[in-house]
Amino acid sequence: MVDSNGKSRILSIQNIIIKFKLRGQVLTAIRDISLDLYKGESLAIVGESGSGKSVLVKSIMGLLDKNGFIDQGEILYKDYDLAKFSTEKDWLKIRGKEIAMVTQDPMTSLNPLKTVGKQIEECVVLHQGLKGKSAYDQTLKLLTDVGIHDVEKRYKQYPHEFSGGMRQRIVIAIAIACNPKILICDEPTTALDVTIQAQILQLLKNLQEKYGLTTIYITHDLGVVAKVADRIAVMYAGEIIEVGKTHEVFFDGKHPYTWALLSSLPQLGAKGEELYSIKGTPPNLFKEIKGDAFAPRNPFALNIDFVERPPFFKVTDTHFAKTWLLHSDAPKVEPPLSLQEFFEEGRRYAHD
Ligand SMILES: Nc1ncnc2c1ncn2[C@@H]1O[C@H](COP(=O)(O)OP(=O)(O)OP(=O)(O)O)[C@@H](O)[C@H]1O
Repeated sequence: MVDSNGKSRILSIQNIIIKFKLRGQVLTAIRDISLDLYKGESLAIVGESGSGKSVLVKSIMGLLDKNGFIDQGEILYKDYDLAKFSTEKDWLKIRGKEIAMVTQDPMTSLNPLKTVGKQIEECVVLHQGLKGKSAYDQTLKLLTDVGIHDVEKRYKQYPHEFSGGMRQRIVIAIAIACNPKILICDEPTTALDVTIQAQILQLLKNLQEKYGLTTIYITHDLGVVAKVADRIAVMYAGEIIEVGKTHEVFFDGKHPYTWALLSSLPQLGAKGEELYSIKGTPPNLFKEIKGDAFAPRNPFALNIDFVERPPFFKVTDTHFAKTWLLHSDAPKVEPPLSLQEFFEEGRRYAHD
């Protein structure tokens, strides 16, 4: 799949709606999302808790909870429409092998009763078709690739003999051992302390290049995004409300929700000015949402925001935002002052 920019699409999500049945009611968690993922890129999906980040990526891997279902839309990968997959047999063609995931808590992905070496080697045997000494050697290589020393000794150890950061490295080695094309990292460093976080992010970045992976990061931490992502998609209440290259969203964000998220960056807090914080709560997903879901919390909301859902407005060929503020008839609204300075600094930095 090649799009009009000449870039090769590895995955294309089109008009996806995902719902959950809960106590006789229906909740809409994903409200009409379309998103393309390009080969070799690193895309970060950001948004506050409950915005639908996990549900969206779980739908790509066939991991939705039993009460969840794809109501509408397509998820195109190779010759498949993943939205139509209904059996585990279908998903076994994709999960791990084509699309793998690294989650926040490595312990849930590791078997405590098996040595880490055996766990990696099983994937090497299954997915890379290697056996005996070649499988063992490949396992040692993977352990080295994820930054583990003394690999022959470490091969024979159990998950509890590793620290949190080291366990995350093992989980990453298992994911890579399956030779996936897409690696989804769901808050991969949230449970780790700051120094280890930085090391794991750097490792993921190195592995992306070395293995030609396409990666999706899910995070609520914009600091993480800036370090690893080529592009950012911002989610709010089950929708993508802004998407663009990292510097476009970071230093020229257009949606007031993006402004609010950026305002929580520590760099802005350091200025000691009053910040534009997000007041109120996200909408009730059991109810139909009219207009822009962020409108009730948006100090810049226009009348139309309460009535009609904004479409994506084009900012550049790669940057789009769903806010009526970008309509040609909208009044000119500037981002909060502290953000304007931040944007200015960012643009200067980008030009240097
Ligand atoms: N099995 C389920 N049954 C009912 N509702 C669900 C289920 N799983 C998720 N949801 C709802 O879907 C919405 C999106 O949840 P999701 O976990 O994707 O958010 P998130 O952005 O990943 O948040 P977090 O950062 O906290 O993981 C939430 O309102 C959540 O309550």
